[in-house]
Amino acid sequence: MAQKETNGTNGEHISTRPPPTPSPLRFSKFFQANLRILVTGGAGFIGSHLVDKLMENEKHEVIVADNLFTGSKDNLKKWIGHPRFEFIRHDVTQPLLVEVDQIYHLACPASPIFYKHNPVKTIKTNVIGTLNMLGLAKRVGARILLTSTSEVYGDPLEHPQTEAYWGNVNPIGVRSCYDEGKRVAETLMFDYHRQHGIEIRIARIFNTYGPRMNIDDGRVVSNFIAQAVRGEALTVQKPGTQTRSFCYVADMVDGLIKLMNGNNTGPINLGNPGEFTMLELAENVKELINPDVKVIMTENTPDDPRQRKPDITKAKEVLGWEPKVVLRDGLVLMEDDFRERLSVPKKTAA
Ligand SMILES: NC(=O)c1ccc[n+]([C@@H]2O[C@H](COP(=O)([O-])OP(=O)(O)OC[C@H]3O[C@@H](n4cnc5c(N)ncnc54)[C@H](O)[C@@H]3O)[C@@H](O)[C@H]2O)c1
Ligand SMILES: O=c1ccn([C@@H]2O[C@H](COP(=O)(O)OP(=O)(O)O[C@H]3OC[C@@H](O)[C@H](O)[C@H]3O)[C@@H](O)[C@H]2O)c(=O)[nH]1
Repeated sequence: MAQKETNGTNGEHISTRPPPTPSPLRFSKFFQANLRILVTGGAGFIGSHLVDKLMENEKHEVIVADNLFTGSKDNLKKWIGHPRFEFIRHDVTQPLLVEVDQIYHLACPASPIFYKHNPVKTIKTNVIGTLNMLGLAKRVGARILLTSTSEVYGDPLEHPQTEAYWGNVNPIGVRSCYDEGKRVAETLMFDYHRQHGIEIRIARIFNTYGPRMNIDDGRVVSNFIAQAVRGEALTVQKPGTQTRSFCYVADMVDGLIKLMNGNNTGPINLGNPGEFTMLELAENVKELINPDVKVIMTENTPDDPRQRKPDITKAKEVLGWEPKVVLRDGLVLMEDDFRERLSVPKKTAA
């Protein structure tokens, strides 16, 4: 069947091409409905939840490639040794030869403290890593999904952000290795799509939180919850009026799978439009988890976006997706996980 494409509102291609023909080896070794799926960064926070969901389908085989920089095999422990699962310790800045039908390309440190730790490596991961995964997609005819970020909008001058907004990004700042890196990754995705007909999907993920985030991840939700559970002051970075919109990880994983299996290339915003200042977030955490802790103001870092909220009209229309978990419910789910890992049980009423 010939490829049929139309242009979307943001100049993106809406491809109705059928999935690529799997390798002939597939037919001889495995039953036909089997889909081999590669998840790069699958040992990380979102990646491991995605793996859990993909593994629920008994006809999927899942391969994780991860260099374990911010991820951990602990996140995948229930799958290690499973016949449909394989873990490869691999750095995506090096080529990878595997035979797969779909690639979820998540590999990249996501917390600012980690992506700023070795900025040259972060940009290599975004640029060379994405080139390598696109090369793989081209060789085997796989569909590839990139987890891009709301950070491509930089410190946005439009609010809320639609996919049509081109962003306000500092090209030489301390966050550029990540936000400009992801912008180049998106460019590479579209160039491979236009030049080589690769089937691409781009998700622009807004701040996502949930169980299994690293305790010392450095991102705001995990910091506040760890601080509240430990009985430490919640550190709000100045001015505290900056906003973010927080999406629960189970909602995010549903959105990513819908995007992968739908027929729109994206970019598509995936996030929860509920918008909170960091002071409001701290007050919610304090009230729900530990009313005895203080909230203190600390210094911020350069180029911190002042506001961020996704317009998810496109995700609703194109994917029939919208988040279900409200922040206060998600925070409680995350508290349980953090208490278990920090060995701090909930106080019971006397
Ligand atoms: N969580 C969010 O709020 C959020 C928001 C926007 C975009 N994203 C994107 O989603 C993806 C996953 O984010 P996360 O929150 O799960 O972060 P995470 O840090 O928990 O996971 C990233 C994973 O990638 C791995 N990795 C990093 N560099 C690698 C490399 N060179 N080769 C192989 N593996 C490598 C890490 O070890 C880790 O397992 C990232 O691409 C991130 O940019 C996340
Ligand atoms: O302890 C803290 C940590 C952070 N913050 C503030 O909380 C806000 C959010 O900071 P985070 O580090 O959680 O995340 P950011 O929104 O800056 O970046 C994130 O954006 C989307 C993804 O691509 C990445 O996961 C990450 O880069 C910032 O304004 C920051 O100044 C605090 O007030 N206190």
